Amino acid sequence: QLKKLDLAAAAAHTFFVANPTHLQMREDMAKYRRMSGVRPQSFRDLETPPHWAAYDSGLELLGRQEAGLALPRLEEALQESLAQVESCRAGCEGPEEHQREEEEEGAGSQGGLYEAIAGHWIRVLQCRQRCVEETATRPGRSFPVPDFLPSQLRRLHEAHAQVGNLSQAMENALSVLLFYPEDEAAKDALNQYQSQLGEPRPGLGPREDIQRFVLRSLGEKRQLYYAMEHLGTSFKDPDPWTPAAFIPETLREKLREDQEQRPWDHEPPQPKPLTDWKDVLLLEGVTLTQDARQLNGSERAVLDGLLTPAECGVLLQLAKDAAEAGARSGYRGRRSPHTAHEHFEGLTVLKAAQLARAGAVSTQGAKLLLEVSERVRTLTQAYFSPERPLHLSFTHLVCRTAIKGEQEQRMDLSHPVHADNCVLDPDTGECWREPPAYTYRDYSGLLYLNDDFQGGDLFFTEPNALTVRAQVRPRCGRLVAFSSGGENPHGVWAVTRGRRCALALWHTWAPEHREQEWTEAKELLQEPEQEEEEGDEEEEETPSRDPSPEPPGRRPQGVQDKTGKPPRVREEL
Ligand SMILES: O=C(O)CCC(=O)C(=O)O
Ligand SMILES: [Fe+2]
Repeated sequence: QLKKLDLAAAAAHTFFVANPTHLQMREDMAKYRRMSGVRPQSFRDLETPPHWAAYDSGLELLGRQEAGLALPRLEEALQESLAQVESCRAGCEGPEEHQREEEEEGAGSQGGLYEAIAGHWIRVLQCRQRCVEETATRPGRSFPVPDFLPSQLRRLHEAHAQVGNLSQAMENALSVLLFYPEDEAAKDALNQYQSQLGEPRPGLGPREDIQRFVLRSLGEKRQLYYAMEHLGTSFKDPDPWTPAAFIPETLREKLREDQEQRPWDHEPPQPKPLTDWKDVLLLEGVTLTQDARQLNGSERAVLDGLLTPAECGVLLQLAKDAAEAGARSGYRGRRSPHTAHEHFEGLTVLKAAQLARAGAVSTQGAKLLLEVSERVRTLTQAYFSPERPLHLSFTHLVCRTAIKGEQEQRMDLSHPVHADNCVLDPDTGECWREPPAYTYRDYSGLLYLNDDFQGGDLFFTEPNALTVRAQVRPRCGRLVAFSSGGENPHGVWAVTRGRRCALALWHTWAPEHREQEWTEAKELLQEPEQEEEEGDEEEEETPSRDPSPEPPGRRPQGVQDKTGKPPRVREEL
């Protein structure tokens, strides 16, 4: 009963605690709102483009069955989207960067004036065509919402029909047909609206703004495909609705293949793995302790034997030395972002490599961290994704330490229940794969380093975040691996005595989210140590030589990696 209570309290805070910056922002906003003289209209969101703000609130209202209220927002979203496309297009005609011109093959790269003009025009058209994609991509996202404009029109005609605006419903349905003349759903809806309306209304046609948009876009596509066929230029059509007749026969086959390639999903699948996961485990000297069935779920596993006790010792020492290096520069550990009753120290691979270069931790430890993370990746891929490569997207050595004298009557968790790649809503059991969640995470791994602490077991719950379905006791060399979605809500019981250290690793199928810092750290550790060795003693205590894990604002100036860039601070949790 008590555990359930803990979980309920913790679940309520999951969202905010998992997003500390968000929380900070909210607190600041609340403070400003209370200040005298500040009025609600003083707040303006300068970050979210207006079409997204309108789109999101329109969808939200639709979700609440408020079609009447949603309509003005949906209409605004469409108009703002079109305006956004226009302003993007206007930017396509500016002066060209010289370098770009040289890089581009095909028309314009050689030859005379006509070729140069053609080349320039083609680049303008290519750029204009990309504007829809740009508009359809949320800030911070890598991929556009597919078919952004037609899908807005579909929502519009349905919402208009719901509130009885049949003419407007028809205009919007007819506009969908401009993109997809054969769209059965739109045709059916149109027939239905027509019969409800009674006699035909003369002059009822698709929306003018959409008509203009489609005609212009088709004109551009025609030219771009022509150039592709006859001048050898490239064109990646961003739209799925381009009529087949526009695409020259000779290019169709190739384009169909390209269209199917969603960059996110389609790394070429590896040839059938040569070794079965069982062989990989055997090779690594690892045993499968619990599979998904034994853990009461899907896509979860407990593997043992990934580390020797000596290796655990080296990694624990690494965490300790790194924390002490931080403490020496005036940074004395901080409270966990998840609970006020524990300290929390996190070490990234790059930070470990930098500390090793600075002589604050052992190079052996930093190297082992890299090696072990690769070991986990190999095993996770072999076990869960043998035909599709997994990449590490983030590696974090995390220790949680119980704060003495603050453990009585503790009601909270060391880590509230959450899923790793989506925002869990315990009320509905749904998990929203959208920011602020790290949506590109596909598999999670926790490699434990010790068991000499009290509490701190990992547990999996049902999507309600309350009912515990499985528990795992950490121990040296034990890996818990699982898919990062809503099927695996998990949390950590309070650590009530001692210090619990684990290597948390997240894997992704998306190559563009591969952990860059891993490679940087590897390079840093491979370089022969030169200047770093001189004068270590006298400079050890000066802040400028101690790349310690402070919060960003307190980072000492002058700590740079070998490329001369200041090290980045990663705070993914
Ligand atoms: O340390 C653990 O066992 C779990 C941590 C976790 O779930 C996370 O960092 O997302
Ligand atoms: Fe997690």
